[in-house]
Amino acid sequence: MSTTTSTPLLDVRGVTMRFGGLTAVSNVDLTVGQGEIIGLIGPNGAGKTTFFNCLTGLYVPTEGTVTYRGNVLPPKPHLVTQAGIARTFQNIRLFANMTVLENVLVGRHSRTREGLFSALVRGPGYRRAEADSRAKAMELLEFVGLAAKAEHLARNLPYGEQRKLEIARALASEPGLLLLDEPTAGMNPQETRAAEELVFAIRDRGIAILVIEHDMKFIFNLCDRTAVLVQGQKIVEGDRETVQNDERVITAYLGTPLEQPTETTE
Ligand SMILES: Nc1ncnc2c1ncn2[C@@H]1O[C@H](COP(=O)(O)OP(=O)(O)OP(=O)(O)O)[C@@H](O)[C@H]1O
Repeated sequence: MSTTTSTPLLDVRGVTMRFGGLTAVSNVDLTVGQGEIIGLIGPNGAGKTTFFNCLTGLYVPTEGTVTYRGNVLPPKPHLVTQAGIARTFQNIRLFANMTVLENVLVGRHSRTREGLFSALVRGPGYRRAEADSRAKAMELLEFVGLAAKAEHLARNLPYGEQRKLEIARALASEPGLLLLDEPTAGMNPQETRAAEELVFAIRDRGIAILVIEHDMKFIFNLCDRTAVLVQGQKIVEGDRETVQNDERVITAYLGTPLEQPTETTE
């Protein structure tokens, strides 16, 4: 079998996550290549967020491996961030009482390595690093369209802008891969279209994207490939036509199997 010679950025093999008797993710393989936008869809409770948690060190998979740039990922969120994977959450997690700029500066933490001593004495190295961080954070706010609100408190931003800020904060860690968990949840149609443009712009900065989303139009407008999870299993993966025409996908979304299975496994 001929394959491309470049190794994928992210290579997930046989990832299974069990919680007691419940198998939330079952033997899932997935690759994300440099410059790709990959979608992950599936009905509620299919295991999508659990799968993300397995990629970002929040969960240690019961089985399987996650490799990023050829290295097996350490099972600790801050080490995964340092390795180059950033994420946003389904439920926005900002520091509500910090400013917009401060939220992005927090996201830069994993890339600033001035030690505690340097920070305490506020020596020239620290001041230079701080100025550099602020400049980079402002550039990111410019990029997502929030520069004018840098000094506003995060909690005062409208919902769509809070989502943008989460993305800016994730980008502050200078990732090679960005995981977005339902980035358009709660957005109006205009905000959703703007979010599509933002995802393309992020990809154009050389960052690959893996995105969970329920909005099919968003997914099919953006993604090079889409994987479908149903009851923890990847049932199909491919381009828009492949996914949309797959009987198992249609069945899973309608929720009514065409034929009742003769036996159930769980
Ligand atoms: N920490 C946990 N302990 C026990 N069960 C869990 C845990 N996290 C998730 N689950 C279960 O795993 C299954 C998959 O949940 P998950 O949140 O990953 O699905 P999802 O596809 O992201 O759903 P949604 O689209 O509703 O966000 C569900 O049955 C859920 O109850």
